[in-house]
Amino acid sequence: MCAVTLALAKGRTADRMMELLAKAGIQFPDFHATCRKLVLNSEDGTIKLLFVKAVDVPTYVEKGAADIGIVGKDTIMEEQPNVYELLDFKVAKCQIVVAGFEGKQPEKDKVITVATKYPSIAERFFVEKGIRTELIKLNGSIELAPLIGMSDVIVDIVETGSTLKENGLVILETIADVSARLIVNKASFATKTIQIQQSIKSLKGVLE
Ligand SMILES: Nc1ncnc2c1ncn2[C@@H]1O[C@H](COP(=O)(O)OP(=O)(O)OP(=O)(O)O)[C@@H](O)[C@H]1O
Ligand SMILES: O=P(O)(O)OC[C@H]1O[C@H](OP(=O)(O)OP(=O)(O)O)[C@H](O)[C@@H]1O
Repeated sequence: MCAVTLALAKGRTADRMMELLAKAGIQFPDFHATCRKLVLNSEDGTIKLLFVKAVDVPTYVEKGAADIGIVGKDTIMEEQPNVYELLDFKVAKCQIVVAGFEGKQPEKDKVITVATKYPSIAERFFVEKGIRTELIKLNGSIELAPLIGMSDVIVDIVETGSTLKENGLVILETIADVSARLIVNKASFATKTIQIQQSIKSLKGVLE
């Protein structure tokens, strides 16, 4: 039986998931802490793991380059891929929030500037609230934007809250809870049903 190809988001998601997979008995013999390999095969030959940048996981899965993927809910919400989302691993937990200066809540009567790595999530959130925005797409150090007057608020990830606190910012609103999720290519789900069901069954083992 051919292996199921799994695209795993590098970084925090992979750090948490590799521990979980090992605990569930899904072993990748070539994996080690400083591993730079981008393709790894599971010991039993059922899973071929691809390490890819988080933001690219939805593309790999939607296009069928990977049958399944593991990536944060934030990336799924931002990219909105046409895939099935079938499992919540409940790790790599954080929240997407609107943050800014205490008491400076976004108001309906003026255009607010929003700095974010997540322009699509931010746009949908503020449109629904009837608040007009100017979006500024940044790729990191998002908390800097309000500090230097580049934006009124930010839409970003909060985990421990340390980055906000150390920069004098607070959560103004919570948009969504985030954790690592399993996504599945729709065609693969139909054509490789047995292999994919088997992989999901072993992956479910990490939740128990
Ligand atoms: N404190 C956190 N900050 C950012 N992401 C977090 C945090 N905690 C959990 N996550 C999850 O981890 C994912 C990003 O992990 P990480 O920042 O290691 O990846 P990255 O490849 O460096 O991402 P990027 O290239 O966008 O910075 C997020 O998409 C989110 O689902
Ligand atoms: O609530 P905390 O535990 O402080 O975590 C949240 C911070 O972590 C992430 O940044 P990251 O470390 O990925 O760096 P970046 O700014 O370069 O994206 C995120 O964008 C916040 O800045």
